[in-house]
Amino acid sequence: MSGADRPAIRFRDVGQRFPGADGRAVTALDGLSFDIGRHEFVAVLGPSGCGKSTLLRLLAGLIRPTAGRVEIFDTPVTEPRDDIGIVFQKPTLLPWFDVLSNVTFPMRHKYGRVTPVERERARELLDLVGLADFAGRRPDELSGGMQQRVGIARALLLDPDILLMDEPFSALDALTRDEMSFELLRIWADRPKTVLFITHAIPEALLLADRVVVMTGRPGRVREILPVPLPRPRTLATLSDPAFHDLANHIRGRLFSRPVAA
Ligand SMILES: Nc1ncnc2c1ncn2[C@@H]1O[C@H](COP(=O)(O)OP(=O)(O)OP(=O)(O)O)[C@@H](O)[C@H]1O
Repeated sequence: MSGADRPAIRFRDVGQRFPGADGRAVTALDGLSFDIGRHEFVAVLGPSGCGKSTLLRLLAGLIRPTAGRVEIFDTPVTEPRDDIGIVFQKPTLLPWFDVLSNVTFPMRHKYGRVTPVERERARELLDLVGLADFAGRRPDELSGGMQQRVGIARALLLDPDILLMDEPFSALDALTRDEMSFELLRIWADRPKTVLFITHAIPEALLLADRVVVMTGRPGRVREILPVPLPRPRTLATLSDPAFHDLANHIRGRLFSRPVAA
């Protein structure tokens, strides 16, 4: 592999054990290996408790693996990095700041101030996520979907190469969730990023991703890595593509360990 196409993210034989409350260790991840290419969109699907969030925290440098290696551009992850943006399930906006100040918050937090150039950049990002007219509003004046858009703009502020998304749309109603998926695809086409997207939803994973990593139950291991050969740009028509349904059924079969009555 040449330098240009070396993976952006590399998990090699990663294991993660946590001390349990009763003194017995919990193995969250075991022998997990896969790579993510630069500007690739990878979704991770798996049953509850299989270690998806742990995977994301390892990449974010919030914890260190107890076995194996986690690397970004060939460098082991040892601490949080500026070239990673994170979007969580809840947007965690600061209620006393307006929308613009929430987007610039990473700068204020890191450097203690926000320059006019950065403020302008935040305005551009608000425009990108469709909130140009809401810069002066408080978070509680926004719908859930709008708040999550603010979270996405904030994650993009430092122009990270890598975007980590931990079930970012799961708290939204079904319609808003679909709308946000298409929004994310539009933003990703405009600002290509390497994306690791954690979800419980098979259709969401297939609509968004280049590849889907299907995990086993705890301890989390890679059950299968499935390429998603559906053409881009993905549209509403993608959802009714027979190939989309075949892929969804295939993943369902992988996730359900016991047969389900037809
Ligand atoms: N800091 C911790 N200390 C102890 N155990 C932990 C810790 N963090 C995670 N775990 C355990 O590791 C396992 C994996 O947790 P994790 O949150 O990564 O799973 P998940 O796949 O994201 O779950 P969900 O889909 O329900 O959000 C769980 O059994 C969890 O209880």
